[in-house]
Amino acid sequence: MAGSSEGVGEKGLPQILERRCILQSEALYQYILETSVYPREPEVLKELRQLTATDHRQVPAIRFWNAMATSPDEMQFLSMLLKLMNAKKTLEVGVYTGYSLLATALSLPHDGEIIAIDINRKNFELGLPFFEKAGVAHKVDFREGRALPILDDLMTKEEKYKGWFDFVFVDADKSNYMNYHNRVVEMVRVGGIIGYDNTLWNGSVVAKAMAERPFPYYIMECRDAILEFNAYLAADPRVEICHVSIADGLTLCRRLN
Ligand SMILES: C[S@@+](CC[C@H](N)C(=O)[O-])C[C@H]1O[C@@H](n2cnc3c(N)ncnc32)[C@H](O)[C@@H]1O
Repeated sequence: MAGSSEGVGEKGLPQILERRCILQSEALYQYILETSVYPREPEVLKELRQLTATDHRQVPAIRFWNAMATSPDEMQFLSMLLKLMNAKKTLEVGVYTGYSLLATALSLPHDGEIIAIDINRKNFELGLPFFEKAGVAHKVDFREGRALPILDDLMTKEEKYKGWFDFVFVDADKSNYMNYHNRVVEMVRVGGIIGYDNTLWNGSVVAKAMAERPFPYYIMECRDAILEFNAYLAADPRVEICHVSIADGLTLCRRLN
């Protein structure tokens, strides 16, 4: 697929797919991963990545695709950010098998709390043994279902969640990013951070004409939503933003008031 590198060639791991922005050369991306990311990646995260790279399509209703998981370099960056912030309470929208969730859980203190939302519990359950092995499963409150109604419930029925989270990570359906933003911006505390993954969307954000768009349909399908979302964030007075060109693009929003 566009924006992925196949066969990173890391010793002891199968050939994998990682998601990176097409603007970054494959050689440079591999250099970063092999030199600075993999040697420091906790063993349990490596194991979860290995599981996710395995083709489990014979299992009904579960399709595995490692490019879905958040990139290891991005999670290395976010893990450091979480520790710098002394984050304790986080929210994640889009769990899959839990690579970003496990990296987050490992970065929070023992009494850290994460509400994690995904439409698919089966994928989360495949990754769950790695949370148990790492002794961090108790931090995760998994909620299965479509994220929008769950967020609405958290905002209304469970009012305590207004301004409650230190950090929110959004990595689910891109066409809803704007809807997610207008909810989670109320749920993160003032000074807290929201991270939106894939905001460079495989580099498609800079493909101007159809002729310059050698992207598969699932990329093109959400390209306009990502463009609209990026422009919206750039003008949103509620947050300070930082668009980081790591992996497939990560936009950090710090709530201002
Ligand atoms: C890119 S994957 C998340 C990857 C994850 N952050 C990781 O590091 O492995 C996107 C996830 O969003 C979930 N998802 C898609 N639409 C959703 C929705 N409307 N509500 C909740 N989850 C959704 C999918 O089931 C999928 O697991």
